Amino acid sequence: ISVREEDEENSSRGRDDVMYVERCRQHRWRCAEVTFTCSDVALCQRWVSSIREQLVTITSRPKHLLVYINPYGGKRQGKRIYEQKVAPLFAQAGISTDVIVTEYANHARDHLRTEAELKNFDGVVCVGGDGMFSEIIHGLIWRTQIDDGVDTNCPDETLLPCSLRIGIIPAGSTDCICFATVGTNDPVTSALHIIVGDSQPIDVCSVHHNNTFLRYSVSLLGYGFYGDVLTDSERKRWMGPARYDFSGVKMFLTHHYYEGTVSYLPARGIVGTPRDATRCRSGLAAERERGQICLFVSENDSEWRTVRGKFLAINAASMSCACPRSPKGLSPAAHLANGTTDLILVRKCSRFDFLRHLLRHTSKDDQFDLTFVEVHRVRRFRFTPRHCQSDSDLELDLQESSKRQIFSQICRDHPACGCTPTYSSWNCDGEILTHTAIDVRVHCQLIKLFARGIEEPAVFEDVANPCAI
Ligand SMILES: CCCCCCCCCCCCC/C=C/[C@@H](O)[C@H](COP(=O)(O)O)NC(C)=O
Ligand SMILES: Nc1ncnc2c1ncn2[C@@H]1O[C@H](COP(=O)(O)OP(=O)(O)O)[C@@H](O)[C@H]1O
Ligand SMILES: [Ca+2]
Repeated sequence: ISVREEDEENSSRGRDDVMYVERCRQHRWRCAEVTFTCSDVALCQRWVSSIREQLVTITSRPKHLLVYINPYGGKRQGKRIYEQKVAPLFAQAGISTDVIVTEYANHARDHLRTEAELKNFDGVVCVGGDGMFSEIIHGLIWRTQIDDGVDTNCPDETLLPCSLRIGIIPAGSTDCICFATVGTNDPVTSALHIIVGDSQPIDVCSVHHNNTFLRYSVSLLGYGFYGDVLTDSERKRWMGPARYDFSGVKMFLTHHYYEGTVSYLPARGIVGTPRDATRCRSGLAAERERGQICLFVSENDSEWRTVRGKFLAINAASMSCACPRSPKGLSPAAHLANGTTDLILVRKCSRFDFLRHLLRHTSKDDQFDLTFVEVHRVRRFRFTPRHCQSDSDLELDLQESSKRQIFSQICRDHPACGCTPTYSSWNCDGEILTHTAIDVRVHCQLIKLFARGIEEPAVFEDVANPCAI
């Protein structure tokens, strides 16, 4: 991390402290220190300057960072976490920072979009939860495309990757994006990954409705159960992170299902399947795998597949979505940067069966090994909810969905027609989407994080002296 020369008063001995990263249990990193002393002061100074010279040559390390703090997310501790745990480490590593504490929702997004002098920085740091991270990527992606004249309303446009890396200091409620890319939700570990200049590319889904851009997503796009949990929990923000448990139990008991049509383009190439036992892990194998992806040939309409039915949940997991509540995640074998998302369809079933599925998010059992659950690795998908129209009208495709929106509005206004249109909402990385009919496309490795993916336990579990935490 850094080296510091210590003055030993009244002593002819030289002394310097070297700060370094020590791996601890459960993917946590800590800053450790070792002191070198030497009777030859000049030699000691040479050690210091030599270590400094070596540190300077590591060009992947950031020197200037733009930091956004959400003081409102999670337990409202974002500012304290940054000031007490992260800022001192950045200072020690010689990193300069511009810090912005947001004053309202979308402050960070709009600042990145229009004001920030991005050329002055080597990276952006996000202190907050998944919602705050979402603001950062929306600002950065938008800025990158606008600088290049890309039409973001067109779902088929190839988006330009963002050059600035993003670091996440977890200070939200679920912090799934941090957990699934670092392996733990710990501010110090995240700060150290930033300091050593790690880099992890991440796929980003674009979400459109009728050729209009809605949002980007990197973790979960969930309709039905997770959409309803989010909508219900936003009204209970005063509870803090516990609101998700409360709404989770409530929505489980409510047991709403939703009718609709899902169509998808299956992934091709060397991308594995959602049910293989592989995990997205950092290291050589992962590097090799990264080289082989994103080589998909152009889409062929005949490959689209369609599934129609009644669903308790439709989840697209672009990464594992692991978090402390679900340490393996919604799709344990999902990859961070292979240009695909894992589409999980949970059909209408009994409460008991749905509970079995949900509980498998928290256990070792295969959550997809149930008759009412199917999972597909896809590069694109669409969803259209069923509205109160005759069955033949259900064949409508996306182009006609605006017409259907009008029909559904009529039905909502006139419940006497006998139908009970039930819509859920999409949970898009923890933010609620306003449209139900959506067109989702995965953009391979559009952004980069200051992270390295999850390391294999073998790398550090045999460390002789795991630090006490
Ligand atoms: C009735 C028993 C239920 C047990 C199910 C346990 C599974 C929990 C799986 C959590 C899913 C994680 C997906 C992450 C989503 C986040 O982006 C989002 C927002 O995170 P944020 O609050 O902004 O950090 N959080 C939620 C709960 O929707
Ligand atoms: N200063 C602020 N005041 C109010 N809301 C904010 C502020 N800054 C960001 N937000 C919004 O707060 C919401 C929740 O933030 P997030 O970081 O996701 O925390 P949590 O994990 O608790 O949901 C996001 O929608 C984000 O856009
Ligand atoms: Ca949130």
